[in-house]
Amino acid sequence: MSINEEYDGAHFHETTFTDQNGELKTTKIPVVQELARHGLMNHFPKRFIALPPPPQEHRHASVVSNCTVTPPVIDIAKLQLDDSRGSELQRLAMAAKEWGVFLIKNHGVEDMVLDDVRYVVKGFFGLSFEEKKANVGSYKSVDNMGYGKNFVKSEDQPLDWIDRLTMKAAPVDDATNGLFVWPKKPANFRQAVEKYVEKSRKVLDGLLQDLAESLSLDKNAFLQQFDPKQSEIKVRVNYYPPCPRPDLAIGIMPHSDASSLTLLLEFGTTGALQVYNDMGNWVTLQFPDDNNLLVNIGDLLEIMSNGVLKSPWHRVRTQLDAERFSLVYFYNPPARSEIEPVVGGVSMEEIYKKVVVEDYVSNYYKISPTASKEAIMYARVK
Ligand SMILES: O=C(O)CCC(=O)C(=O)O
Ligand SMILES: [Fe+2]
Repeated sequence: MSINEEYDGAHFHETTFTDQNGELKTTKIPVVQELARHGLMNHFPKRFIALPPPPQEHRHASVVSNCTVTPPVIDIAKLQLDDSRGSELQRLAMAAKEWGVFLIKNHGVEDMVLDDVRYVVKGFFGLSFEEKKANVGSYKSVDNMGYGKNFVKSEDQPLDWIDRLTMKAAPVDDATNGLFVWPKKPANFRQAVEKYVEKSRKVLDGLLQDLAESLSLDKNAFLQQFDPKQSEIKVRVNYYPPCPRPDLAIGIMPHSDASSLTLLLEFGTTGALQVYNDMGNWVTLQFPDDNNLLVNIGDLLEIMSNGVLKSPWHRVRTQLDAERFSLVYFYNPPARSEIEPVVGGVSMEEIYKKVVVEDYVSNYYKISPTASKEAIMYARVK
């Protein structure tokens, strides 16, 4: 079979989308994990061939290098000690403003909590496709929830080399309660992920205060827009099987996150997540320690900070002989709340306007994927 012939796999995810003419369409997406099992070196399915164009504003960037770096590492323990807090806050401000992404260490989420999460996630992806389907339900009417969905908007767009599982972890009293999509196997999946969410949420709340302080704002400028009960947390597990053609396929196409903050735990291997820098280069991020967590600024925090913090444009590359997992956690203010850009500190001119969180997020999902950071224009002051 040549590279242009379609591999006729037997396992598919089904997804429904509204096409450009407003028509509801259903398409079948091959399950990447199953494709990878077939070793597709000589007949790589053409739906996974991605040639992502560079973002609009960097159209003219000529040389795209591929350098690997460790992003800034912020020591949460240092932020808690009087004599080191000041200098660590400065490092935090630099990391958040210039990178939009940084690692945290000494964050207080115990190794055992992280190990349990890794164990249940691997357990879930270790099930057969039939078992996975059988023990995860789906929100039929809610986009991007459940097992296996992607940002699919047409039948001819390049597909990401990924299988994913997305659940809602908060608010817990939400009518759907995440129950239909929390896998029932491994038995303690939900418990392990909820424990991680509970522990790391405290870290994110602290970071929201630290970030505000590091920008010379009132320490609660960001955190006060959240709510202990109604804030939204979406947890997404990404599985990237080894890919026979990393030169042709992409793990996740370029995007920024719609969230306020995103927290990422990666495992399996490192060196796949890439961010787009000011020079027009994709830079690959390496984690020096498995138990470091990565924080990235999302669009909503860019809006809340009135553009002082920037949500990074990022993507995931595929790897030839390594599988990789990430557990990503999107932290947002309550869905129906209106977030307000903070004007003051270093930003005096109004760049963004107030937006309702769920309006922002639904517009983001409606227009994504985009070739450049377009969704945030929704909140720009004209
Ligand atoms: O897997 C990763 O490293 C990144 C995942 C990601 O960007 C996302 O799920 O939005
Ligand atoms: Fe992302």
